[in-house]
Amino acid sequence: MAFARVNGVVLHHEMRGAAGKPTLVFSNSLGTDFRIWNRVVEALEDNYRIVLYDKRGHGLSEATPQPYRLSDHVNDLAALLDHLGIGASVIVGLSVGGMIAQGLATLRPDLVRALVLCDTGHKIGDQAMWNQRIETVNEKGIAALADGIMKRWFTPAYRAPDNPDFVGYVAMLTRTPVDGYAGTCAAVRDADLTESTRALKLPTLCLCGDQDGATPPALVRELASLIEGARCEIIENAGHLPCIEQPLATAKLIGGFVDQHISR
Ligand SMILES: O=C(O)CC1=CCC(=O)O1
Repeated sequence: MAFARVNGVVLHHEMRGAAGKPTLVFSNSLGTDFRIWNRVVEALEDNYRIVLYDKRGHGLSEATPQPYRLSDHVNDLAALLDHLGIGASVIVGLSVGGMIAQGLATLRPDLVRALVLCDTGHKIGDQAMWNQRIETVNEKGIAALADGIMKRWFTPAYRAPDNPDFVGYVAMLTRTPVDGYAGTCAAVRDADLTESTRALKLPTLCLCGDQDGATPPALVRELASLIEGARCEIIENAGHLPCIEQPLATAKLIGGFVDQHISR
């Protein structure tokens, strides 16, 4: 566990795994912190160096006042990697984390060797949907939206009330600072990466849970079609967070992709 003030915000981060091996940097989704990657990282850390961080307004990172821009999150990650002395890495991003990864590849191609874009898009949702969500969160708190969010995040089987992990992830969501959550909703609302992502030329793997209710397989396939040569894989029996519901399948796809494109 470590903290650094970079780009004017304190970010919580952690480095694990094998020094001298290819580096994988993980960027997480709206309403989550970097613990969502725990089981994926356990499967990968013997062979790769791992960087985990909580984006602005999430986990143990500082929650600056809303709203945020996607470029705030992108500049935060660039500054953190510069601070840590991490050069070109494989950036693995989930949902808004995948948008941050796309943005970093455009802004700082020197920091990105390859992309793994999980359950994300070049544009997610529309203005009315995000404005409604921001209003509800600011007026009533995140708990008012939790049921709907959980239906998009997880399959019905995982959402069993006697599944302690499910109860834990509801707590992770609802304990996210309101400024961090609503601020990041605004960042996603205002981001359309279609043209900048179409210009990317680097090895890319897109992944998506077959039951993702937030960024469904059709959107992720469309994202993959923008990037020349990108591969798209659908993970069975997973919603929006395959890293939680299917960590071993997720880790296997990431490890196989990295080994194919990056020499150790
Ligand atoms: O919370 C959701 O509905 C799913 C989501 C959209 C962007 C993100 O990061 O998560």
